[in-house]
Amino acid sequence: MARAVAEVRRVPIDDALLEEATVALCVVLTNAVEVHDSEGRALGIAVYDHRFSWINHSCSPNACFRFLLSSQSHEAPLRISPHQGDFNADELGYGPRLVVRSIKKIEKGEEVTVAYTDLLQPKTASHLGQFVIQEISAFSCDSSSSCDDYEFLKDMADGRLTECIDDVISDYLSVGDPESCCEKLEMILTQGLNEQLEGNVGKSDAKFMLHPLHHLSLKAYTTLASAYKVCASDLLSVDSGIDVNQLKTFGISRTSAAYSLLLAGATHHLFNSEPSLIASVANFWTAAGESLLSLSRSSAWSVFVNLGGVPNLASTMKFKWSKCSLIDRFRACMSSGQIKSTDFENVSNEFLHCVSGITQKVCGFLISDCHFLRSCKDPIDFSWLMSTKSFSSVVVETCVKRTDLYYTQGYANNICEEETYIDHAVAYIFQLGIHCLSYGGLLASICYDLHSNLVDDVQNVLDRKMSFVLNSYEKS
Ligand SMILES: C[S@@+](CC[C@H](N)C(=O)[O-])C[C@H]1O[C@@H](n2cnc3c(N)ncnc32)[C@H](O)[C@@H]1O
Repeated sequence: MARAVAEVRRVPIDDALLEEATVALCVVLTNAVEVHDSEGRALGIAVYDHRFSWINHSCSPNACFRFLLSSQSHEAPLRISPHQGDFNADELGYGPRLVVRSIKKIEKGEEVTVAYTDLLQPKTASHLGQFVIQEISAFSCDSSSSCDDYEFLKDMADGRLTECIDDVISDYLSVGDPESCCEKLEMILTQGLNEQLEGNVGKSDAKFMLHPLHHLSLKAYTTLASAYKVCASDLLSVDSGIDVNQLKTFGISRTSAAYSLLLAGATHHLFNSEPSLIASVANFWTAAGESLLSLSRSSAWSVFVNLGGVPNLASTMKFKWSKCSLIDRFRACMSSGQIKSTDFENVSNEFLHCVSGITQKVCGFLISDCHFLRSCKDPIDFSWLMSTKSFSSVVVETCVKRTDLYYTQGYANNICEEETYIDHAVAYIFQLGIHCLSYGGLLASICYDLHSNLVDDVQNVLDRKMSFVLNSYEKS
């Protein structure tokens, strides 16, 4: 290959040079790593010295890595740099530094491993927990089908569902119609595979549904959260002055926030069995927090009660914000960037307990516009999946509470009472957002270290939000 490249480029090449080029090519083929910026965009490939390039892959790694792009190296194009002993590419100005962080306790002498691929993808995720990410539920499985045939049909259904979801997503990315994308994905999530499959023993009536924690479901939630967000901003840009449009935009934004929360909750459930999902979970909790906080700031709240002013978040905070000590603990850990594994387990359990409580109060309100979300009993606590053999049997009424009736139907009635409900909903959504964001920040500080953009961003938002809450306390 090295000779072919030299010939194409018409570079004279002798044996010594050829050998050097061959070694370089082999090193690139075996040891190159794709470089990403903090938003996950691929920038190119690089080869680091043996301290990184000898690290093997594991589907359940004990370390993760990320790239530190200084502003200087961000602007400089990536280029081939000569290997000069123990060099640090960033110091030479040739590209990003690489940081490897442990994400599990590593015993002395134990091999350090990282994941080369996205752990939420099916090929690497088969080891995940009790509710395997590859599980597909069959509704009325044809009793005449043999076990082998059932497995065969399930694989076929998996393939077809993968194709369908990938087609919808690539259509959305090329044509850019978020509304149709949401409609199609939700149809797949609620109705599963709507076609007859042919097995070894003839046609089957088995109906295949995606398990809510299947990797394709997670992919669908990710796309739905972002496509609904795009729908909302498209609608707002048309005419944000009209109340009807504001309400519609608000409805779409809360569905987007609910999908972000479901994505974080679902991935967290898998994270409980596989700690190496920490980086994905950090990003998902942070995104859910941002989405909820932006919902709590929406100007459309005022339209609900037609009072001409935004709900009084500051005064409701006084009784709703029972100064959760968890947030302070998260922030302390985030500033030190270190936490013992037992402490981590404790704060994680407390976090789940706390957000489950808040979610219960506001979940009905968040999911009321979306049929699929209403069929998921709880976006945070997936224990309902354990007690339900097939999630299809879950009744779709779920946690739709009194508040939904007000919000979705007669919001013109009973203004006084409603005003209080709305004040409460804003406060709960705000609290939920703060919890998700700070926990996401804590996870990011563990896997990305203190000085990552994500941790900085979370800390900046929290500083602003917390000073707002404290000011509200003082004023009220
Ligand atoms: C970045 S290198 C890792 C170090 C490499 N094992 C060595 O001795 O130089 C990547 C290559 O190592 C091998 N490798 C790393 N992890 C592996 C794994 N879990 N199973 C099989 N091969 C692996 C693959 O050949 C891969 O292309």
